[in-house]
Amino acid sequence: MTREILIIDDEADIRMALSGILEDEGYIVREAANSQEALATIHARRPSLVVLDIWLNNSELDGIGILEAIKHDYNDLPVVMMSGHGTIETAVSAIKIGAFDFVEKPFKSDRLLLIINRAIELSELRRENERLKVSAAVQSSLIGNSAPVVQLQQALDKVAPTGSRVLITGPAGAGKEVVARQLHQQSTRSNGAFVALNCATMHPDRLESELFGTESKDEDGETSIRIGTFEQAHGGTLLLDEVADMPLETQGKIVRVLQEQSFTRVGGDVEVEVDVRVIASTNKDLQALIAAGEFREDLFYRLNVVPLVVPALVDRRDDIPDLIEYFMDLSAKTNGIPARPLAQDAMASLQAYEWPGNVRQLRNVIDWLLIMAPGEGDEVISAEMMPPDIGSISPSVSSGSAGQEDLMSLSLRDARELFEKRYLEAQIMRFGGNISKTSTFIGMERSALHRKLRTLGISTDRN
Ligand SMILES: Nc1ncnc2c1ncn2[C@@H]1O[C@H](COP(=O)(O)OP(=O)(O)OP(=O)(O)O)[C@@H](O)[C@H]1O
Repeated sequence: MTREILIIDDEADIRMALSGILEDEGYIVREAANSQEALATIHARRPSLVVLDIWLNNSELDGIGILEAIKHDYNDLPVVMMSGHGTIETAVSAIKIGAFDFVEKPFKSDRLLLIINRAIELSELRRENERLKVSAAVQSSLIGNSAPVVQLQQALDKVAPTGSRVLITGPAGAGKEVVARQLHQQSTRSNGAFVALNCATMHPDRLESELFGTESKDEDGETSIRIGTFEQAHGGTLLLDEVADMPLETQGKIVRVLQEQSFTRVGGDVEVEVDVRVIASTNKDLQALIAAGEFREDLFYRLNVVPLVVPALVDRRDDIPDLIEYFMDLSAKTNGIPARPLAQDAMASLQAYEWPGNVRQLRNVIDWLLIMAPGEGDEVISAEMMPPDIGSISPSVSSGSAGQEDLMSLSLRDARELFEKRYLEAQIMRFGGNISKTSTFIGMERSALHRKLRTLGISTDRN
């Protein structure tokens, strides 16, 4: 990642000398001679560090004033102060306001470089630490070895380092955000931030200020700035989650940002340049929305440079045991209780279930089982303990009274009837008593299922 340093000094000679030293170190250098230029450059460029002279001629604000403005709007931006006539008091007050360090002119370039490198390293470590705290709660590697997941991982490995835009599609809860995070982590931007914005949960009126930030002036004419997700993701990756829910007008603005890599904050007029990899995700059919006039075609083609499809959990049932093990350990650690093993029949029910809410639902069910299933310690969880909407799909095992031995002692007709009874009872329980869902799943007309239930004497009243 290239780092930019802004030198603020009214003496052109000093700026030039310093620029040379810093450029030799591999930094990109920008210069400002007064507070107006300095603050405009900071707003537009978001440098990694500022070197700031305390005494400035022809400047609205002196160095301390600029330092205060920087700490107000960009608290984590490190500032190294310099002065030709430094006094202990000014140095102390600069440090109190939040300057990283203070050097006196004339300075030795080695010492200044040491301070600058240390300041940048420390601020990057701090940011990394914040990011790790945030992402610790979120899984960022794909669990599963099924063919669809292996294929997805291979595509991901190829596209991640390219920096190309990616459109991730797949049903809700299937793991689109996990894929986006992994794209970021496997990219050359992994030291930068990963920022996700859910376009569906955000009120349309607030979406643009969230994306682009805001700029407003108070009564004294002081500008106050709130940066948006594009700026937060500068040098990193921005995930536009549920992008289909973005209003058309905002879509137009995103097209422009993708073209120019710059924008203005809401209420502002400074053009802010950013270097952001944009990834989008949706569970909707964007082509259909384009046909309906609800999604801009030009945005679709800009986002859909590389499409990645995350499969539904039912299309990769083989991964369910691995996911269960992973979520069981995670939930046990989070809740501070021992993980519990699953009996074979419990595993079979979970593997046979339809998972309309995909991996997210599976994760919730494992949390629920660990906390709510009867029994204690590391006692085995059996199929009867499943939540009602999942139920047992293995009636011969779970019902006990209709085990294989029982069936073997019956005539074919009675065995079939007993099996049908247990099977239907278990399926109805699995779908929470919902006859329509049960009939769809077992492939039987609703009216025929009702007749069958009457014949078998099965009550659908769950109370
Ligand atoms: N392959 C996976 N490995 C580990 N955890 C996963 C995997 N896929 C999904 N998860 C977990 O499942 C949950 C849902 O995943 P995620 O938020 O990525 O889904 P999504 O497709 O983005 O959902 P939505 O469309 O609702 O935004 C998260 O808790 C995530 O950690």
